[in-house]
Amino acid sequence: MPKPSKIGYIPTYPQFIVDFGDGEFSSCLRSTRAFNAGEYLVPLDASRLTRGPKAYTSVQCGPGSDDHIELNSDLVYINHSCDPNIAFDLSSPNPSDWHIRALKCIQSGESVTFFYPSTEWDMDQPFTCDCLSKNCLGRVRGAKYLTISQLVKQRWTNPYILQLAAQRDEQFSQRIRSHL
Ligand SMILES: C[S@@+](CC[C@H](N)C(=O)[O-])C[C@H]1O[C@@H](n2cnc3c(N)ncnc32)[C@H](O)[C@@H]1O
Repeated sequence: MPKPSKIGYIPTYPQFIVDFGDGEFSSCLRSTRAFNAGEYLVPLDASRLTRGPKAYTSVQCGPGSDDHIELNSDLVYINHSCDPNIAFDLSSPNPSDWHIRALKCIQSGESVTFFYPSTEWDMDQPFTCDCLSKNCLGRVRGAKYLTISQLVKQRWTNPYILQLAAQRDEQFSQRIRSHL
């Protein structure tokens, strides 16, 4: 399913609305109600999800190169922030437990954002972040290009991403040791 478009738009979920921008990639998803920190916003309705190749619209759901899903809903309009207000929690081995959770209080009308490297190892379409947060990364390319300390500083990073970062660092250490 392509991204929902402005023409004939019908929201997928009552708790969100797409704010369509004029330019390419300038849209965002806004909350239509307030949420408390820790509250579940929406389950990732496993019946909507489809497996597919890595794309700027896909979300990584595991450590493998084939572990990418399309959301097939308004959720595709969720932008990245280096100081995000939601988490995509795909940590359960059971996809029906995957969900979106508030990381802090969210006001009605606020744009919902997650930290893309919390799900993405090596992104299909890197970009320069415009979140303007104090700790903005600048270029967003995926967790592969971040240190473990940058990842654990976030309120949420999926365990398969931390596992990939740990493996990367271990391989690097082994290479160094082999030269000693
Ligand atoms: C899945 S789309 C998110 C929705 C997108 N804004 C749109 O209008 O289609 C991901 C793309 O949105 C843009 N994007 C998301 N978060 C951004 C951010 N913090 N700064 C700049 N561009 C961002 C990038 O072009 C990125 O590849």
